[in-house]
This record gives sequence, C-alpha cells and structure tokens, in this order.
Amino acid sequence: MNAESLDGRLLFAVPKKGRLHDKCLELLAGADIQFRRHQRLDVCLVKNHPIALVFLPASDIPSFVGKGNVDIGITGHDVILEAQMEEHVTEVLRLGFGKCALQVQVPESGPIKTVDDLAGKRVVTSFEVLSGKYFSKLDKKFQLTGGHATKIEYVGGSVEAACALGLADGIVDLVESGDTMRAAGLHAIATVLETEAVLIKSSTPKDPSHEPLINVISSRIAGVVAAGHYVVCQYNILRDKLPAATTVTPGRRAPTVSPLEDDGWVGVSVMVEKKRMANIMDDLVKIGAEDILIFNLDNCRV
Ligand SMILES: Nc1ncnc2c1ncn2[C@@H]1O[C@H](COP(=O)(O)OP(=O)(O)OP(=O)(O)O)[C@@H](O)[C@H]1O
Ligand SMILES: O=P(O)(O)OC[C@H]1O[C@H](OP(=O)(O)OP(=O)(O)O)[C@H](O)[C@@H]1O
Repeated sequence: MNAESLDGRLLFAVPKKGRLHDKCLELLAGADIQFRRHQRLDVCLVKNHPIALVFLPASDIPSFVGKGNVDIGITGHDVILEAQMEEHVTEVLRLGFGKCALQVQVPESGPIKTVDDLAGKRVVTSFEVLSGKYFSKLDKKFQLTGGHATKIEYVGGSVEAACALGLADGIVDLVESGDTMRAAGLHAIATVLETEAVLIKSSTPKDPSHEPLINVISSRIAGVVAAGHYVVCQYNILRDKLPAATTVTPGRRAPTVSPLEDDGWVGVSVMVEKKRMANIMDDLVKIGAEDILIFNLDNCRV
C-alpha cells in the first residue's frame, strides 16, 4: 500500500491490541465496516467505504486524532486525559465497554490507610500526568515542596508489582474486577477517574469534507452500542390490564399494541433495558402477562 491509496480516505484509528481491541472489531463488524487486515500491516483499506483503518496503541490514539493526523478513533477516556488531548479531540460517543477506574492503591496490611498518608511518599504508575495532577493538589494541601513533594515514577506495565518490589509506597493503576489488585495484596484508597471507551474525532479536522461520513459512522456505531443495551420484550395480556403493564414497559416512545384473535387479549412489543429485563419480567408476570418472550437486538437506530 502506498500513501496515494490513502488519498481522500477517512482515517479511523483502532487499538491494535490490549483490552479494547476485540470489542472494537465487534463494533466495526456491527457497523458493516468491511476490511481484511494483512498480517503485520497496521494500515488497511475498508472495502465498502472510503475509509482506512489505522491500528495503533490505545495510548497513542488521542494525539494522532488531536493533531489531525487521523480523523476519528476509539480509545479510553483515561488515555485522552493522560495525553492532555481533551481540548484537541471531541468525544462523540461513549461506547459502554472498557469500563474501569483509575485508583490509588496501597498494600492491604501496610501503614498507609488514606491518600493523605501517601502524600510526600513514592508512587509508581503508567499514568504520570493524571497522578501528578492528583498528588500535586495533596502536596499543596500539606505544603510539600521540593524533595518533600510526592515522587511520581513512570513504569510501562506490571505497576501492581511496584510495592512488593520496594519501589513504591503506593501505585495508581486501572481497576476493573479488582483481581489484579487483590492478587498483588493491594487495596484501593481513592479513585482518580472513572473511564470507558469512547469514539473521538479531531476538534480541528484537516479535511472538513469528511464530516458527513463521520456522522454516518457515528450513527451506525451508536446503533450497535444501543442494541447492546436493549432487548425486545413481547408478551400477551388482557386488554383491561394493559394500563398497568405499560407503566412497567412504557417503551422508548410508546409500546406497540396489537389485537389478538382471542377476544379481550392484546400482544405488546416493546424495547426494554437489558439490565432491567429480569425485574420487568417478574413485574409483568405479577400483573398477569403471559407468553413473555425476550429477543436480543443485533442492531438498531433509536
Ligand atoms: N482491566 C480493564 N478493564 C477494562 N478496561 C481496561 C482495563 N485495562 C485497561 N482498560 C482500558 O483499555 C485501555 C488500554 O489498556 P491496555 O492495558 O489494553 O493497553 P495496551 O495499549 O494494550 O497496553 P499494554 O498491553 O502495553 O499494557 C486503557 O487505557 C483503559 O481505557
Ligand atoms: O481489575 P482487573 O480486572 O484485574 O483489571 C486491571 C488490570 O487490567 C489492566 O492491565 P491488563 O490486564 O490489560 O494488562 P497490562 O498490565 O499489560 O496493561 C490494568 O493495568 C490492571 O493491571
């Protein structure tokens, strides 16, 4: 592939590995963005749109998009702030995956119980900008300056090992399930930031003519994300119980109600939030709904 073959194409950055990679590929498939990635090539052309995908480390994506070298991308909200690119990129959509928290952690059985105890000590992290900002506030509070200020040291990975190795009194790292933290004998004493994956675009795009295509792609991806949050619930109920049932399942706009051949009964079809599905089914049974069916959505536009 040569540079000319990218001419006029919208450049879309996708994490090349790590926690966000697989979910991004699912989103691209759901949005019908078709491509074949040749082994070891980090740029590939999309077959059915004037788009080229650029596979990059998640942490590099904010600056590529922020500087306008790439038009849109998917990465973590945390890495945008760490790269100090929040003014240069626009977060178009939250994607509902890659959810975790950047937390201050210390040895469970150690003397440090609060972040105040950690002020002025040694902190190891891969997030030196966010940690630096967090601890500089504490340093100010306790008037710790020069050699007394909290020492933030960068490591590229395996942050959780730093306390056991005697390199740190505390760490700042991402926590999802907490398994990594607990396995290292650590516990969280403060949250610096909550994060999830986001679709971003450049705030100062080099080629504004891409805007319509960016809108189409955003809307398709929003559809795939929404489809993951909702299910379709269908049930039969006596018409006189319909008002009670529709307070439980009001739908996004309104429920679809159809008459059944069986007099006095109606069928209801409605979108409900996946996370409330079990409670809603329990409530519908109590009201007298029968034949309750739940269908997963592959895609939608809402
Ligand atoms: N445990 C996790 N659960 C959910 N999301 C995570 C988790 N760990 C990281 N993330 C999200 O994924 C982003 C990329 O993290 P990841 O550890 O996959 O980086 P990476 O680019 O693969 O780097 P490396 O593999 O070299 O550590 C993070 O910035 C964060 O937004
Ligand atoms: O709370 P948990 O569910 O255990 O997840 C947290 C871990 O996930 C991330 O690392 P990852 O496993 O992606 O590997 P890395 O250390 O190579 O980045 C993060 O840096 C933590 O170590």
